[in-house]
Amino acid sequence: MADQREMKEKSPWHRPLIIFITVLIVLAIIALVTTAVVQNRTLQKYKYGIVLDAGSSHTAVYIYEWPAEKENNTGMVQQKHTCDVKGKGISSYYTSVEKAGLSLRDCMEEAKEKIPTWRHRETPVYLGATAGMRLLRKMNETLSDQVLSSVEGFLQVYPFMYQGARIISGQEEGAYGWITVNYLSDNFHRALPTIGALDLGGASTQITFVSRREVESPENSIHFRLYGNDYDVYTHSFLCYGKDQALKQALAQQLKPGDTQLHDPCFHRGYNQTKTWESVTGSPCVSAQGSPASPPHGNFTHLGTGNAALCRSAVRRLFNSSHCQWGRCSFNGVFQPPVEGTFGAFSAFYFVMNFLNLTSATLEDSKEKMVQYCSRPWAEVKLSYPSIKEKYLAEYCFSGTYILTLLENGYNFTSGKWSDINFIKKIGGSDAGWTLGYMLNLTNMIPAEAPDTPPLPHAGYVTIMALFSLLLTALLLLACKLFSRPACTQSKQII
Ligand SMILES: Nc1ncnc2c1ncn2[C@@H]1O[C@H](COP(=O)(O)OP(=O)(O)O)[C@@H](O)[C@H]1O
Ligand SMILES: [Ca+2]
Repeated sequence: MADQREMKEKSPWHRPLIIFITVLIVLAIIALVTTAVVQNRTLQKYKYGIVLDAGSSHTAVYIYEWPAEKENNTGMVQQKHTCDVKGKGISSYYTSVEKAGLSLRDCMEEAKEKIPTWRHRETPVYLGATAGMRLLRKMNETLSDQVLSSVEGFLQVYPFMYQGARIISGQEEGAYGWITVNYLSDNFHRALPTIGALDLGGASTQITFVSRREVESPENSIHFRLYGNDYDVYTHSFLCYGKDQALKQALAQQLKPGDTQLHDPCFHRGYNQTKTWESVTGSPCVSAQGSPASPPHGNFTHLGTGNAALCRSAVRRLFNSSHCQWGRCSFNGVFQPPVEGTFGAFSAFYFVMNFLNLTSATLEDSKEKMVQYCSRPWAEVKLSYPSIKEKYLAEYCFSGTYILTLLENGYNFTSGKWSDINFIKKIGGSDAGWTLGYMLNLTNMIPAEAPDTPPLPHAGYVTIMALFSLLLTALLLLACKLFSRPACTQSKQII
């Protein structure tokens, strides 16, 4: 006993050594945790992508961002910013094509400010043009090529990674919209049932959903393999059935040759506008359907009568159900299986139904509300909504009636299925639309097979490693204290 005390007193280095080792261990642990945290933080740097949606009525620039190291994880890409290009869609510049590119300047300058300069060179830019350009190409391919060259020349000057400007097909537009809404809802990654996509534009409209039934017409069928799951998707895009072109069709159908006045039930009583014949018959959607033998120039007076029932009858005539070579059709002889599952209805479906307060109404209530809304005098409507663009305001009676008819009589959403339609603008901060799906596809950000993911998230992994290091150290110290003392004592005794 006395020997041992003597030994302790005789080895003054014993305590400092333990203190030294303990300090070293603590420093090592701090270094370990700091490295892990710093490593994690640098990985949080974002990457960016730009998609220009060159629609028939206007162009919008979308900027997306995602954490650089999580490129192939689902749900990681988010909308950072959008910019609405001033003026009309690019197809309207066919008379002065050089202005099409220039129109994009303000929004592209904004993109330069929003994206960190050091990322510019690696940021892809895509421009996709939809139905307005499809129609221009139909009328005059040279002009549509010139408009595309104009926007291409303009975008190439920017410091971003230019990836092309093209007219996307109706199938692509439908399919990418479907990918967007399901990606944002995280349905692919979690192998959940998918939601269908309904997109209403100015010049075309798309319906896309997974059907358990066979898709009889090959042009309406797309197959995807995403995250290890197979999806057989039905899609169709109706050119000329966007709400602006549908309105032109409806006007053309009501105009008789030589008419100077049109009494229109789809516009409010008191509405009175002089319009050119050309604004109606100049559209390929009208000429293709056999335009009225009209004076090619000249005007007519568009007068509203505000009658929802008559408006509905006029709109119904736009949907032809007389022929179908398939098991079942939506309209105009286009194959469509019965609608299945829930749907997200976005773009103009949302704008119009949201304005009319019909996003959560039943089909019957919606029809009833349209009767009341269309019967309101134009002067009163204008007074009630002074801040809304007059063109939109004048057309909501027609647009609402058109949407109800398209969904009920066109696609066959019955009263019972009406609640399966969700009118949406955004999902988790990102707009529903084809642009996100387009970028995800072109950058290969949705893999066909589910990537092998580590069982723990990175932060969990770091925490567990740090905790176990601490535990291990504590155990080592304890073991040293318990078992190494006699050995130490013995060795001292030998000396
Ligand atoms: N606030 C709004 N109210 C009503 N309609 C709107 C509103 N904002 C946009 N729209 C309409 O949405 C449609 C968008 O179509 P767009 O994407 O330009 O055409 P497409 O997809 O056929 O190429 C246009 O008809 C436009 O007028
Ligand atoms: Ca669109």
